[in-house]
Amino acid sequence: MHSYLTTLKPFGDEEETQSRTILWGIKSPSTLTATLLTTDDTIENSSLSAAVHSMGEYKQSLKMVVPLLRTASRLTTASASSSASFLIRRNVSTSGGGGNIPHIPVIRTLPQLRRWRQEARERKLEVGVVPTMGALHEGHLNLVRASMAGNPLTVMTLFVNPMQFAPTEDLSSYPRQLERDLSLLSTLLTTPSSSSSSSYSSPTPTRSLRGLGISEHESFRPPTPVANAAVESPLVVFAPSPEVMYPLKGELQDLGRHKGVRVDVKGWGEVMEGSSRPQFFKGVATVCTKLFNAVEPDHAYFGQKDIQQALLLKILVQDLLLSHPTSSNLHILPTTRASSGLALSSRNAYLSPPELVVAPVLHRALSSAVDLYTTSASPVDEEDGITGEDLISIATRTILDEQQRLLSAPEAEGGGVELRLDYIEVFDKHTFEPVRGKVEKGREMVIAGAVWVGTTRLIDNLLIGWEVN
Ligand SMILES: Nc1ncnc2c1ncn2[C@@H]1O[C@H](COP(=O)(O)OP(=O)(O)OP(=O)(O)O)[C@@H](O)[C@H]1O
Ligand SMILES: CC(C)(CO)[C@@H](O)C(=O)[O-]
Ligand code: BAL
Repeated sequence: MHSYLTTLKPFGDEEETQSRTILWGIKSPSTLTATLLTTDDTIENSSLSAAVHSMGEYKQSLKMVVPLLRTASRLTTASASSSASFLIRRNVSTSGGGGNIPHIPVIRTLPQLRRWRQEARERKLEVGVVPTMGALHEGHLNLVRASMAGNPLTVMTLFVNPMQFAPTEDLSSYPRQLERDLSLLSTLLTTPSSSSSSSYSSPTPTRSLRGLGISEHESFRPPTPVANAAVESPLVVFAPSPEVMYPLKGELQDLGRHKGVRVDVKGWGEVMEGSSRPQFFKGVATVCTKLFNAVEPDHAYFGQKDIQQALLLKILVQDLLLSHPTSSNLHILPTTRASSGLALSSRNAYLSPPELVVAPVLHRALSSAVDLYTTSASPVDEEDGITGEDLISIATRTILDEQQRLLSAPEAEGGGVELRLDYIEVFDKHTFEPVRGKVEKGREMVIAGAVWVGTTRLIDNLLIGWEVN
């Protein structure tokens, strides 16, 4: 199988993309699949497939790319924060029309997962876990890449956890797109420029892909019954139902009525994100403890974008004496951003084009604080040193200035968008205590914030005095 991921920014014109794909030529019956992805998930996935048997048909089939290109150029003109990727796959068939697309085994139940884990253990294969709620983007893929680089086996967990959503929050509208997620993940099983097939081949025969149609390759299989052949795949997905994760069933969102076990990291879980979303870390800590117990990962991978979550989980595994993973095997990977600075996030999909223009302000605000810290890092004397309050103040000013600008901006530049600050805080990496007064040299801190852009709540952070590994 051949898989190509081309990032075009600004998006290339149709001619350029067509000629590039035509150059690959065609030697045997193939299936061409074109998928438009965006770095910040501002549009729904678009994917089309065509079976091709000759060079003529191959060129013809490239026409299907045109509507996707139009969407892409509309999108990139509408929003400076978006860059588009175009994934074109040519699956060469060995038996006339079908393709050997590497696919991701999907594990649904605990017994399946336990069997898979046991086999990994017997084969002495280390396991990395990447917990997510799906609606994947490059930030998630980077976590998977890190796990795959460090472990022969990776489990991406994909579960929209009801317990971390308050009853007033967006549980029902949270994007759920398993087929698209699996399709994206399958690109990680291929070598972009390799002319040979993937190092991993599907353990089950794939169905033929027929004709033009939406993503036939994505919906072509039911979730794989986990033959332990799944251990042959370096990447599997664990996508449990709420009943698997919460076997006592009952109330999961209204915590006043919830019965059963809950994990609560008091103190660390009650400030900043925990103060704005009092239920959030109770749900995260509970579900992650369950996921760690279920997968028993040697290593776990989380994103810096949710820095308080990642640091709190390190504390959780230490305090609960967990061994899989240990605190030092819980890795935090840097935030993946759009070119505008906006942190990639599944919830960016909620943003309208004008809101997408405004959203990068949070990163600009936090950057202004880090710039202030950096430029005043070597004060002539202690009196010149900056304070935690200075950092918060300059970041807050950036948000307030943006609010002012929006009052008279045209719609294309964000006019009409409601921007509201939730909080900006500078806190100690270890204690989560707010940093106030003079900032001591060498102190490891985080400046983090949350804003509402319309009805979407966005978070971001930057590190001061330390880096994630
Ligand atoms: N831009 C990013 N860069 C690096 N890691 C990220 C990024 N976005 C999310 N992650 C990480 O991916 C993991 C799963 O996150 P999740 O599925 O909630 O996605 P999300 O984009 O953060 O969604 P949401 O918009 O709901 O916050 C978490 O560890 C999270 O920190
Ligand atoms: C860690 C997590 C998967 C728990 O549901 C979620 O909070 C997330 O995606 O960041
Ligand atoms: N990325 C954190 C998941 C949440 O906001 O619910």
